[in-house]
Amino acid sequence: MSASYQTIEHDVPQSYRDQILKWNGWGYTDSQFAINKDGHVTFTGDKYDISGKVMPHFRPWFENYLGIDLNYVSPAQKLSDVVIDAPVENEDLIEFLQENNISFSNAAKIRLMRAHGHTVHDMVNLREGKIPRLPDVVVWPKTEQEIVKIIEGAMSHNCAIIPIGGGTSVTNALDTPVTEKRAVISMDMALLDKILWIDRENLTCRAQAGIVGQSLERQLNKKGFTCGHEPDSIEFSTLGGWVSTRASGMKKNKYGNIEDLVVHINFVCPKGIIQKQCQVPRISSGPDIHQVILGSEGTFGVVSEVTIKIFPLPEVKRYGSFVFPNFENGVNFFREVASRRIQPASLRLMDNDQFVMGQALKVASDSWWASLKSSVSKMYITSWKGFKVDEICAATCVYEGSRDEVDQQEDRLNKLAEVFQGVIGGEENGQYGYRLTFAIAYLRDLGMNHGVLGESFETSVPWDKVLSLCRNVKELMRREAKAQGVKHPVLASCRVTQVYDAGACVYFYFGFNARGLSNGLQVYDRIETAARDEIIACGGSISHHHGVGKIRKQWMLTTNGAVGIALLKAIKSELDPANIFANANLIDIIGSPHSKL
Ligand SMILES: Cc1cc2nc3c(=O)[nH]c(=O)nc-3n(C[C@H](O)[C@H](O)[C@H](O)COP(=O)(O)OP(=O)(O)OC[C@H]3O[C@@H](n4cnc5c(N)ncnc54)[C@H](O)[C@@H]3O)c2cc1C
Repeated sequence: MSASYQTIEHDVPQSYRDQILKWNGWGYTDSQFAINKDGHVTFTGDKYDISGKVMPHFRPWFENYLGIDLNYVSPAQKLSDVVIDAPVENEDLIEFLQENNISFSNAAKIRLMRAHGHTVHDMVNLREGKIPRLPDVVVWPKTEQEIVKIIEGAMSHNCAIIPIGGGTSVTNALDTPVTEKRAVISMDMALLDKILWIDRENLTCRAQAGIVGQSLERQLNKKGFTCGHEPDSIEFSTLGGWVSTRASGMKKNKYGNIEDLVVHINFVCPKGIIQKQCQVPRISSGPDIHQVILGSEGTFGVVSEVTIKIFPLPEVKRYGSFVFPNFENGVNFFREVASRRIQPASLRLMDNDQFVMGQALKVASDSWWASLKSSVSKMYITSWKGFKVDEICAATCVYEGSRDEVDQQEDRLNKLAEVFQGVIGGEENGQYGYRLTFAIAYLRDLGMNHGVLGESFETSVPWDKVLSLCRNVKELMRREAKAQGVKHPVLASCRVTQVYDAGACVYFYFGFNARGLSNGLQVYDRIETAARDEIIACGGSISHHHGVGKIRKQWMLTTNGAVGIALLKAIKSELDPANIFANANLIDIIGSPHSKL
C-alpha cells in the first residue's frame, strides 16, 4: 500500500478489525472457500463447522449452475498495490485531538479498513483499487464524554463524522460521500465494548454501543443469559449498529427484533444527549423518541449506550427441518404457522435453488453410514413421496425453551407440516442449514475470484403477496440479466426468513457470471434496481432490516411520502443543524452538495 503523506497518530488501539479481518472481503483472514489440490472446494481455517472439510459436490454445481470455469481467475489487486490519497488536511482538528488525548490515526490502512461496508460495490471497489473517498482520520472514543468532545471538536473545526460499529453495513451507509469537502472523521466505536451492568431482577443489561454481537452473547451466556438477537452478521456487527439500522435476528420470533429488545438508549448528537429519565418496559409520553434513533443510520448522532432485555438461557435448544414438495406448500405452511402463532425461535424456508445449493455445499461424509442415510432419504423423498427434484424446497427451524415447550412446539409443527405434504428432514439437516448461514457469507468472495458478482437483498411483504412477489422478482432478475447482456444462467433464488402475523421477510440471492462484460457492476446495479422496483410494485417494502443507506434512498419518498420526508428533515436540522453527521444516508439534506431535492 502506498500513501504519499505523513501518518499522524496518537494512542492507537490494537483493534481486531485491523488484525484478524480481511481488508477486501468478508470475515476472518484465515477463513475462506478455496480450491484444494484435488480441484475440490474446501473451507480454510478452524472457526466454522465446515472448516477443513471438502465439499465435493460444490464445484460441479457452481460451474454448471452459473456457467463458471473455476480455472479462470479474476484476481483482486494486492494490498501492496493500493494507492491511498492524502487525507483532507485539518491541522486544528489534529491539534484538538492531541490536546484532548483522544486516540486517533490517519494511517492509510486504518482509514481504508473503515471506508466501506460489504455491498458488492464496496467489494468491487476494493478489489479494483477504486475507493472513491476515504475518511480522513479515525478516532476511537473511550467514553461517552469523549464522544461529546469529538462532536464539539467537529463542530468547532468544520469536520464531518461517520460512526462505524462492525462495518457490516450492506447499504453503502459507511461510504464517505465523494462530494464532502470537509475533513471526515470515522468514529470507530471499538473501545466502547463493555457490558456496564446486568440486572437479574428486571432481566435487562446495559452495554456500550461498540460491543460486538458475539462478545455480548458470550459474556451473557457465561452468566446464564442470552440477548436472543442473532443476525447472520453477529460475529462482527455491534449493538450500536443494530440499533442504528433497525436490525433483525434469526430468532426474532421468540425474542423480537432490535426495536422490541431495546429498553433505553443514550444518543449523543450535536444538540446534546438524548436519554429518557427512566428505564421502564413501556411509556406513554407522546411519540417514542427511541423510534427516531432506531434506524437513524448515523445521520443524527451516535448511539453510545443501550439497555436491552435479556432472557435466561433456554433449557433446550433443538434444530429441525422439513422438506416440502414445492415452495408454495412451504409458504402456505409458514402462513399457517404464523396465523396459529406457533412459530419456533427461528423458521426459514429455502426455495428449490437454495435447497440445491445447500445440498451442493454438503461436506464429504466421513462415514459410509452418513452417506447411506442421505441416499436412502433422497430415494424416500423422490421415489416414494413423488417430490420433484427441481421443485423440492426445505425449511429449517430452531426451537428454544423448556423441554416441555420445545417438545410441544416440535410436535405441533411436525403435525402441521404433514397437512402441507411436508416431510420431516431431521435435526441434523436443520442444524447444518442453520449453521451454514455463517459460512455462506464467505461464498461471494469465492465467486468474485472467478468473475461472479452477487448480493443478497431483502424485503417485507404481506402474506397474500409473498408467492407472487417471489415469483415475479426472480423472473424479473433472469429476464433483466438477459436484457443486460449476461450470457450465462443466473442465480435468482429466495428464502422466507422471518414470519409475522401480517406478512413475512423475504431474502433474494442474486448472482451472475460477469466474465466478458466490460461493465459488470453497472449491469448488477441495473438488475438490482429493477428488482427493487418490482418488489415495490408487488407490494413489498424498501427493506425489512438492512436499511436504506445510500443505495435505497431513491425509494424513500415513495415509502414515506413527502410529509414523512419533511419530518425526517426537520428532525435532522433540529438535532444536527450543521450536518456534522454527513454520511448522506436515508435522505438528502437541502443545501448539502449531494442534495437532489
Ligand atoms: C453477511 C452479512 C449478514 C447480515 N445479516 C444480517 C441480519 O441477519 N440481520 C440484520 O439486521 N442485518 C444483517 N446484516 C446487515 C448488518 O450486519 C446490519 O445492518 C448491522 O446491524 C450493522 O451493524 P454494524 O455494527 O456492523 O454497523 P456498521 O456497518 O458499522 O454501520 C451501519 C450504519 O450504522 C451506523 N452506526 C454504527 N454504529 C453506530 C453508533 N454506535 N451510533 C450511530 N450510528 C452508528 C453507521 O454510521 C452506518 O450508517 C448482514 C450483513 C452481512 C454482511
